[in-house]
Amino acid sequence: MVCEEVLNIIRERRKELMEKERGDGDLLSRMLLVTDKNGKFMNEKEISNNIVGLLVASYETTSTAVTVVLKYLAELPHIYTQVFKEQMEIAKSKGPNELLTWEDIQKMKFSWNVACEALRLSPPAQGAFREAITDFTYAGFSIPKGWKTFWTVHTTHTNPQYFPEPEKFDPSRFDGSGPAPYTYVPFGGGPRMCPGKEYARLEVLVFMHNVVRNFKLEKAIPNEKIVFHASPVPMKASTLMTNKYLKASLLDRLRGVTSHMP
Ligand code: HEM
Repeated sequence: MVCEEVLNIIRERRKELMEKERGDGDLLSRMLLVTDKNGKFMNEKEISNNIVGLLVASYETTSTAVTVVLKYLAELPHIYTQVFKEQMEIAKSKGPNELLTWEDIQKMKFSWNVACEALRLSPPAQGAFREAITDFTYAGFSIPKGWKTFWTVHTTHTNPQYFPEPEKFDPSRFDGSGPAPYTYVPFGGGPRMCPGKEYARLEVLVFMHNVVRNFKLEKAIPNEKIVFHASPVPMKASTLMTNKYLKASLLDRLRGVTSHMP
């Protein structure tokens, strides 16, 4: 159904481009107009696969990221207070309806450390496949050239050699230059590293800014377990329904009433 809908959008856009009703300023238009070195265009199916791939890669990962950030903010009031302080300093420097700027985002250092620590302990993506390009031995196992291997995020993030007391929530791990290369990999690493990382950072920080400025957080289900359905999700709620997870838990700062996420 999604693929069918995407194909309809692609056909519509192709028509608009041919009739010059639209510029080539967005990704879909670029995909329709770009050619390979032999001048061949991508067909509809290839474009549709790319768009669906992008939706899958970007949607639930980011929604999980904001869910786990909120979980830790609700569980750790001392962390919430520091994030609140940082975000209020930024908010106070702005006019009533003035939007956040790129410079404001760069000031959100502690908030991003908190998000990074949340992504360390509850990474939205569990890993990815790589093909061995040479024979090698790892931890006593011989891996022949050509084998597919799966690198895992969570075990990498809880290696005590790089993250002392790995279960402790400690945003200061990301101070200065942060963890050693390839020890912290929520967005992967190397040439296939997540291309949406900076966009995701922006989304998470803008979300944190708007939530902590307006609401205090309380968990609706205090001991709710996190289960892994590809991404970590609160057992009785869903990453796609953050409002349910936080039901009755956002205490409106200004009016002092309990509220729901929009
Ligand atoms: C917190 C949010 C996100 C997390 C944790 C995340 C994580 C990841 C990880 C672990 C990979 C595999 C990287 C590797 O193999 O080394 C990946 C790939 C990818 N991500 Fe993300 N991602 C996030 C958000 C996004 C967003 C917002 C977009 C697009 C706007 C996106 C687009 C992609 C794409 C297209 C790939 C495949 C790249 C390739 O194979 O060359 N991701 N992501």
